[in-house]
Amino acid sequence: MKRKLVLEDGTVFIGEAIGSEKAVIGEAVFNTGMTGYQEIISDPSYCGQIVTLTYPLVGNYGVNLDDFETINPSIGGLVVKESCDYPSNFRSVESLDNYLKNKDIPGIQGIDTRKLTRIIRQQGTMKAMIASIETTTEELLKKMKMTPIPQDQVSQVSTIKPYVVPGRGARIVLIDFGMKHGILREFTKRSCHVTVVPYNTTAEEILQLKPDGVMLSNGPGDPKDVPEAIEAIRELISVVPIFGICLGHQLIALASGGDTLKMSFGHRGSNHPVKDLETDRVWMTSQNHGYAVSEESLTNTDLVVSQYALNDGSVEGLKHEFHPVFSVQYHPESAPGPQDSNSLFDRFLTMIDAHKRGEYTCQNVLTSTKF
Ligand SMILES: NC(=O)CC[C@H](N)C(=O)O
Repeated sequence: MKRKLVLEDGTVFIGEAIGSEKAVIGEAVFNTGMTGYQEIISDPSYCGQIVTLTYPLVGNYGVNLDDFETINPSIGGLVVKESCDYPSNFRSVESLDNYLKNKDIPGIQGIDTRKLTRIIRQQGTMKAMIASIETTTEELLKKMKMTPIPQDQVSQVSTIKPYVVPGRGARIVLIDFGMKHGILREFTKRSCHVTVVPYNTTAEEILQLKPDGVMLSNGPGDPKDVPEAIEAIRELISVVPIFGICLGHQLIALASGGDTLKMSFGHRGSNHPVKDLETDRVWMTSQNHGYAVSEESLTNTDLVVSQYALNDGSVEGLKHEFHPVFSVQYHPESAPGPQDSNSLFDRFLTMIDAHKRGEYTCQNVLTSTKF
């Protein structure tokens, strides 16, 4: 069955249908990873977005039971060059097309994803629609114009109730803004006692759980759309050790008086080089973000930039000057992607330990420079 992808600027791509038959409007973004489509499709940070995978063959190792980042994916739609109908892998339980159909996610294949990516890179991310070929482009453009990008994505993907994953180690409260399960896996691997709480849990409710540390997860949308979380983080910063990933990192900046801005086409892929100024090392990182912390906005805050993206010099890591609080814009849980930065979870637990013993001293020894 033929289907089309229409961009806000009027560009039309005709392709073949995959997945669900429903039409969808969302922000068109691209991910350059060569593998990891299952983790990408199930990453809640993509909530409502139409994701193009630049690698030309997708679905060749099928969909397995282990690699989901959440059980109910919230991605808007999927665009690929070629979707493989006959996957081959010992872990595979179904094809990509089947999975998309079961989860009611529409997709399109057989279009020039390289051309699409070039358009997004040149003009920035924009709205797009995947729809039936029967509907006229004029009609779809009108519909797109009238449909705003929702601002409540975090509440759509966060847990509704708190839940506990017991352990004997450090007590972590994990605020779920659309958490990738990889983050939870990293803490359970380290025997932590994790309480996952909804995005709008207050600082007081969090402190009642007597956390040794608070983890701020990744999540979809604009960080400014979750003011209740910014408020809670502001209250927690001087009280308890905090580690933020992606949306969590942006929220720490906003809670500290800094600012965030929308990037032109963002960073989405599995090989983004980041320089860590503390160790003077370059890490390859897994990324998925459309917003970034503004470096200039940090001047009058207690935050310092600890890491930079080497491709465009944007802020990738922050450290608090006085409190045990730090964050990264990328994904150290690396699902999918390289594991160079996985030790950040250990760094957090070491920080928690020192704080517990009353021995935490600020270690902002940034030995290196930006480039
Ligand atoms: N992965 C994330 O947490 C993404 C954060 C935010 N939604 C952004 O796009 O920048």
